[in-house]
Amino acid sequence: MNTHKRTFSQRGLIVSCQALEHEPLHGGDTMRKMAIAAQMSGAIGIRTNGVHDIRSIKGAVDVPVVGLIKRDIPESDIFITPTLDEVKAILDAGADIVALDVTDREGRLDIACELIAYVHQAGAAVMADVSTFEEGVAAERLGADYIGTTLSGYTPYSPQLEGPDFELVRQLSEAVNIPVVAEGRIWTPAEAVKALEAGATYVVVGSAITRPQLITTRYVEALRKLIP
Ligand SMILES: CC(=O)N[C@H](C=O)[C@@H](O)[C@H](O)[C@H](O)COP(=O)(O)O
Repeated sequence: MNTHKRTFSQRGLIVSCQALEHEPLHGGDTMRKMAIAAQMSGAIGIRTNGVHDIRSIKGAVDVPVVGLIKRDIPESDIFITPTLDEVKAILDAGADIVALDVTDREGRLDIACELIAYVHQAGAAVMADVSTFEEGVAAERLGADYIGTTLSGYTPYSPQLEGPDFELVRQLSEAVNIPVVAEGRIWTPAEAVKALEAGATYVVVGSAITRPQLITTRYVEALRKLIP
């Protein structure tokens, strides 16, 4: 296990480098190269999914790596690092920070409490992915080190916004004493700036940088307005 866990050196951009199995960039060293490019251009951290990419990216960059494992569990809506098995695998792969679902559903807050304690005893930090203000406050109480707005719009009871949830970033930044990470649907540099202005300490950008199929779709759809 990596015993030299890193923390972010300054405020700034974290690039999420993720390609799931059904995505064209999945596999090989593609995410590793994405992460190298991100670090080269000033990213202060990388967020990535799965043992293969966590390990490979840890070997290629100096900035802290936030690791998660997405796994679908039957009859559950929790998919970001759902159980202790994933936590152990993420730590074993060398992540500095473990991202996990800290939403208030399916008794998750009790489970999250145990997972947070496990990560801490292993010497790593926790990024709590939440969907509402109340969940963010609960995450701080449970001992999380960072709160990410990652899941706003991805639970049925959070606002279903097309763009980033700046209001959640603002509310949490005013209320909690741990860093707030703005994450989810940030597509432009102007939106990233707005997230920092709303109080975020860090901004995660994923799809807008590392999912070419989604970037292409946005261009094609924009052009379609003129080319029916
Ligand atoms: C909801 C969910 O599954 N979010 C995942 C969390 O790790 C990723 O698929 C996102 O790409 C990441 O949150 C960054 O967001 P965006 O790609 O919108 O910049």
